Amino acid sequence: MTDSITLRRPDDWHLHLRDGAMMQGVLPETARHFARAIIMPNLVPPVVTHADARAYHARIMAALPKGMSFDPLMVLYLTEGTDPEDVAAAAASGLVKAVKLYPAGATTNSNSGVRDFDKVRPVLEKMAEIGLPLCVHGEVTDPNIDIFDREAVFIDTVLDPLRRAIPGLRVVMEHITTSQGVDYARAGGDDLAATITTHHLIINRNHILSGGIKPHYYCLPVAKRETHRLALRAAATSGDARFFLGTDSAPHVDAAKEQACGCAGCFTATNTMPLLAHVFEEDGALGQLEAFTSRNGPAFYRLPVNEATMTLTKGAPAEWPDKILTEAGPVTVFDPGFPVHWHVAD
Ligand SMILES: NC(=O)N[C@@H](CC(=O)O)C(=O)O
Ligand SMILES: [Zn+2]
Ligand SMILES: [Zn+2]
Repeated sequence: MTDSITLRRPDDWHLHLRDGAMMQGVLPETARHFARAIIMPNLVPPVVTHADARAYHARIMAALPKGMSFDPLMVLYLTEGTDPEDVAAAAASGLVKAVKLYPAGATTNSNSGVRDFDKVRPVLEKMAEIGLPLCVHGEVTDPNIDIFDREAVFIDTVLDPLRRAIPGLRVVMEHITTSQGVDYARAGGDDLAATITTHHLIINRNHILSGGIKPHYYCLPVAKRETHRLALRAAATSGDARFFLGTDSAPHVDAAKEQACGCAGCFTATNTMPLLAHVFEEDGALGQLEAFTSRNGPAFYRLPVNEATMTLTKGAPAEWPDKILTEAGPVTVFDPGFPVHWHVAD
């Protein structure tokens, strides 16, 4: 029985750090384990321009506790007013590693997102030219489409036509939750990849809705039925270079989650690595964990693998705080609902 595994230090290719007091509280949770993270730009107001990204990067570095190292990889929020030249300059400077597409209304703070794809065509063409990845929240926003079908419908009606219209555009399908997402990513070339979250490898929709409603399991895209979770597990543990970790750790204070109209987002920054070791071991795939957390992401983003390593060991039941107490309020840490025995060694 394997009870220790050493990997290159992991990165998180989809993370919400927020801003201000919330960021101050949650940043150490990520920086403790992850060398780098793709920082989602859905602040209010969003991170739209090169200058916005520079300012946000400075705020993140200022919030980082002394003695911790962390490299935030900045992302611009695509709006219908985004200037292709500003995007190109932000990429050329090395600060910005991707642009994020939120269909307007699809998720938290997506109101500044895209309604008319013709308006963003010049930006997307520029990105294809310079090889800058587009990270996509892949759900349609049509209220007539069932929420459990919104990812699959997005792939057919938006993503596939978009990729055909802009050949060479490099795309990351963010937080895929369906077998259709897995199949589509697998069918792509080296210009297509997909991130998978920790929680979507662990919960299906029953966990949210059966035996009482669990607001801390509610996120977008919403977890689907068990067959989809199993497809995600197979993809993540396969070693296939197109799949890599994006936790989508998305902190909301408890008061915003535990109410009549609760926010979407699971907070997994604290315990992702122990949870993933558990999941990969369960599937007999511990040997593929490093590909998923530490190798496939840098390869797609054309960045070097981290030099440092992380060791995970198996032992007594792992413990982590139920909540992270930020100055903005308490944030509940994702509870997998089963004991975990993997620990990140100091
Ligand atoms: N995933 C979520 O449920 N929420 C994210 C937004 C997102 O990634 O879609 C958030 O910003 O809270
Ligand atoms: Zn999203
Ligand atoms: Zn997200």
